[in-house]
Amino acid sequence: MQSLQDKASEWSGVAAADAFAIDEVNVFEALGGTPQPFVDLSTNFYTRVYEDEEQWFREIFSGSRKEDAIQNQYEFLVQRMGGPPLFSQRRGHPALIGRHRPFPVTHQAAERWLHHMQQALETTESINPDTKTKMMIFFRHTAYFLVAGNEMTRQTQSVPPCKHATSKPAE
Ligand code: HEM
Repeated sequence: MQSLQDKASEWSGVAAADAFAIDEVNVFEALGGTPQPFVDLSTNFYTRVYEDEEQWFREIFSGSRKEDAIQNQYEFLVQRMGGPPLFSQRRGHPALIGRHRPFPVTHQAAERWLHHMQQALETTESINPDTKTKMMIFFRHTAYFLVAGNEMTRQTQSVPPCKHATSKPAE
């Protein structure tokens, strides 16, 4: 059976080794060792998401306040890219597939997410071009990893119940 990583690579067009080139240097330190560049990126990203002209995409985020979404994302990015574990200290294990389970993380949603992230990166001056490229490759692979995870959890949900589930409890 194809693993989620394999599906992520096939759908994103990004080999896992290229996605994880992000771990070859400590990005957090390389960007100055403060959360600021990640705050800038997440603010740029979510400002675009919450103002998206595509209502179907905007609505995916309608259950969260923009400020909270920014904080969740920048804390995750700081932690994932070599900084202190801000996300886990406040929210626990990242478990991104589980956390995205309530949302329709489709191929179309991944492309829209990546579109906004690409634009957000382009307008974030506190991140250098080489790091932007590495981040985008990592994001592309991760977005499709989440699509694969979302399909998997939905398949699990749609498995018909076993016949015993419908039988009346013994009296
Ligand atoms: C593929 C398309 C994606 C969609 C549609 C999507 C959607 C969402 C939504 C609706 C939320 C809730 C907002 C909040 O309250 O924080 C969320 C949270 C989050 N997403 Fe995504 N996301 C996608 C991709 C990604 C990717 C690629 C990453 C990481 C690189 C990511 C990381 C996160 C994190 C860290 C949170 C916060 C989780 C929490 O604190 O509970 N997402 N996402």
